[in-house]
Amino acid sequence: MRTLTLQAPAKVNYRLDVLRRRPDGYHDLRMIMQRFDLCDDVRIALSDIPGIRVTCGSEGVPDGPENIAWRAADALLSLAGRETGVEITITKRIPVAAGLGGGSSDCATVLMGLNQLLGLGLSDARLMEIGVKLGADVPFFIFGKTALAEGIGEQLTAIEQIPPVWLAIVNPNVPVSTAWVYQNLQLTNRSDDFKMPRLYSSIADICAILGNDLEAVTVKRYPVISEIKERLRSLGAVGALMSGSGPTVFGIFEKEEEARQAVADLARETGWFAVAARTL
Ligand SMILES: C[C@](O)(CO)[C@H](O)COP(=O)(O)OP(=O)(O)OC[C@H]1O[C@@H](n2ccc(N)nc2=O)[C@H](O)[C@@H]1O
Ligand SMILES: Nc1ncnc2c1ncn2[C@@H]1O[C@H](COP(=O)(O)OP(=O)(O)OP(=O)(O)O)[C@@H](O)[C@H]1O
Repeated sequence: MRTLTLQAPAKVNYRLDVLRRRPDGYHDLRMIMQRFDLCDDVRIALSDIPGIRVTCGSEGVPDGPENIAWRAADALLSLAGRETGVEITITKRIPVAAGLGGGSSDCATVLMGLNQLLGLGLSDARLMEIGVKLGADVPFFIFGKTALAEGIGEQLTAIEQIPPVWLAIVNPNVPVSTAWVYQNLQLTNRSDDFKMPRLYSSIADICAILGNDLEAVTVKRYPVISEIKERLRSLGAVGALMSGSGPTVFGIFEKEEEARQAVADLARETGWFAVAARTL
């Protein structure tokens, strides 16, 4: 049995502008997306027994065809016209329905891993085309670099220069539905021609662009998000923002010790999920 075990990282959105609602119900966006080293483990094994089996065993994550990793395997096998058996085992570390792209990253990892295991030779561009049909964040995880993401998130431009930072990742243990957040968004007029910077020389340059149009929607329902931001700042974060559709908040720290101390203090005092992480 041929197997591959890969790490599927999480992401934060340093910036998320919603430009307009599209006729298909999706939204055109302008985002700066950054991966960091909190990862799920994804084990993919080829088997002689036909069918796709996904085992996760994590609360709130389905095991069968509802799992986005199952749909990734199904899409690739159908395209390749193969009936090989595939066993996928996911060890979740990324909080679920959290705004950190965990499911999308698992999905991207299965597309890339199966492409390799089956020797299909599909390009990243082709995998991204398949991926965007499964989830708008999936192409970013195949792209594999800090990116300016436009369209619904699938038009990606590499940000070649950006300093690594320490993050404190804090989740108040409430799941938030991405669809619900977009549905409840009051659109404001955002200029199309604003050019997001492509070069970031310092942490101050990153902090200068922090912003998320979805934050107000999720904060209204979960005011605890504002409390987390305030606490992170008082613990030394130079910037703090909700990621994606939330409710996870990330704080940006200049020093590793400060990030680790902040998460230790918050976890002890609140019972929230809190980890220190390094951007990739
Ligand atoms: C919030 C973000 O995570 C930011 O990176 C993404 O925009 C969401 O990406 P995702 O979870 O991969 O999104 P999908 O699974 O494709 O869609 C979930 C829900 O969000 C809405 N959605 C998503 C992306 C987008 N550009 N516009 C949308 O309106 C869709 O209508 C859908 O109801
Ligand atoms: N492999 C998976 N990992 C996590 N959630 C999954 C997975 N497969 C399906 N799901 C379902 O997807 C939903 C949320 O997925 P996910 O955790 O990726 O959301 P998210 O962190 O808000 O992502 P995003 O930032 O892309 O919106 C949950 O309802 C969950 O049951």
